[in-house]
Amino acid sequence: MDVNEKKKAAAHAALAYIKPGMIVGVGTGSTVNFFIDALSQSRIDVEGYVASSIATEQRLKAAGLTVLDLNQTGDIPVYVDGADEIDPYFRMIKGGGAALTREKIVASASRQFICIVDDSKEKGMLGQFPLPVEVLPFARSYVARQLVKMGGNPTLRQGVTTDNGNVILDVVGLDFTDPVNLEKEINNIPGVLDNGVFAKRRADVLLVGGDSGVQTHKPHF
Ligand SMILES: O=C[C@H](O)[C@H](O)[C@H](O)COP(=O)(O)O
Repeated sequence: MDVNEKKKAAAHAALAYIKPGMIVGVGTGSTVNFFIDALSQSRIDVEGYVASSIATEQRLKAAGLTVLDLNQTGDIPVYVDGADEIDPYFRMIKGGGAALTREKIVASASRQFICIVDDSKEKGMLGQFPLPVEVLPFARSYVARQLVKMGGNPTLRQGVTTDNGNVILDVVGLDFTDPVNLEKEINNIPGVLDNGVFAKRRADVLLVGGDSGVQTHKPHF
């Protein structure tokens, strides 16, 4: 199976968690795009979808699916999204597509987070994928210096403005032995909107597409 077939298989498996009448949170990225395709084919009669990015909102609307405003929905029963890396404790790095802040908001407003990935995303420890940090343009240099003091090596993602009008610093070299604290520490730097460590709001169910089909993992910790 190639990587897209694995993503597609994981995305299709997530349909099992979508029930008629539900409100569904929808993440961002290539794996989620397969999930949107599967949703539009399935025609499950949900109440509507909350999008985690403008790209996802446009894709849902193009598929004829109803998009709801998070400010009108209250808590969401289920959120489906991909990840750039996921560890054995279901903590993730996200934001490869620059959508991390809205993703974290929708994920946090959701009762169940279903993470859909191909098997290349499973890691024993987070930190190989450069950590995306969303930063106000005004604070870019200051935040970069603080990240260097933490042991990181930040690079400005060229040509990218987030849905919130900000920039992304991609950071390598950080210490991921305590992801919960790392997430908090970076978010304490003035000028940081959010960062791509999802350790406080981690996934609840992990669906991994691999050569032998989709494996479902539930928390064992
Ligand atoms: O900002 C993007 C998101 O966090 C994505 O969920 C993540 O980058 C994974 O994307 P993909 O499914 O394309 O690998």
